[in-house]
Amino acid sequence: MGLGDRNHKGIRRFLHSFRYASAGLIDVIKHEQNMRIHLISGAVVLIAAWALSVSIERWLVLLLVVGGVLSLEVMNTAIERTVDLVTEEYRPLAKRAKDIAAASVFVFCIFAAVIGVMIFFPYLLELFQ
Ligand SMILES: Nc1ncnc2c1ncn2[C@@H]1O[C@H](COP(=O)(O)OP(=O)(O)OP(=O)(O)O)[C@@H](O)[C@H]1O
Repeated sequence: MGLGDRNHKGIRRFLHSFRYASAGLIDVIKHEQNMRIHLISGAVVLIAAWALSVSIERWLVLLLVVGGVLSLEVMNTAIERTVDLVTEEYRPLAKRAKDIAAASVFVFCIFAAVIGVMIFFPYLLELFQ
């Protein structure tokens, strides 16, 4: 919430939260190359799912995984900017905080890639047989 919005309640407060969250999302897309790479990869995965007519259960897993990667990248960026706010100097703790935040995206991406292979492999096998 903006500092002036803390006393607002109900639907107005909710709409303001939505506006600030959208501004945060646009900020990350504009300034973070990794976010744009994740967005394009996610779009490719979902287009492939549509083209191969994957089952509804697989759609659900794919949507969860793509959403998870994007959300973690947004959180990673928030941690990076918070660290930048605390210090602009080289600090070992700042390095650890940023590296660990980046690791959260990395770990999720590894599992996302494994899930992607498990979901698409049978469809691709069928396609090329
Ligand atoms: N203040 C700092 N002190 C020490 N190391 C830092 C500091 N700021 C950044 N680093 C190191 O540089 C790396 C990149 O940091 P940076 O803030 O440039 O993130 P980024 O390149 O924007 O990351 P991403 O590509 O995930 O958006 C960090 O992971 C960390 O290892």
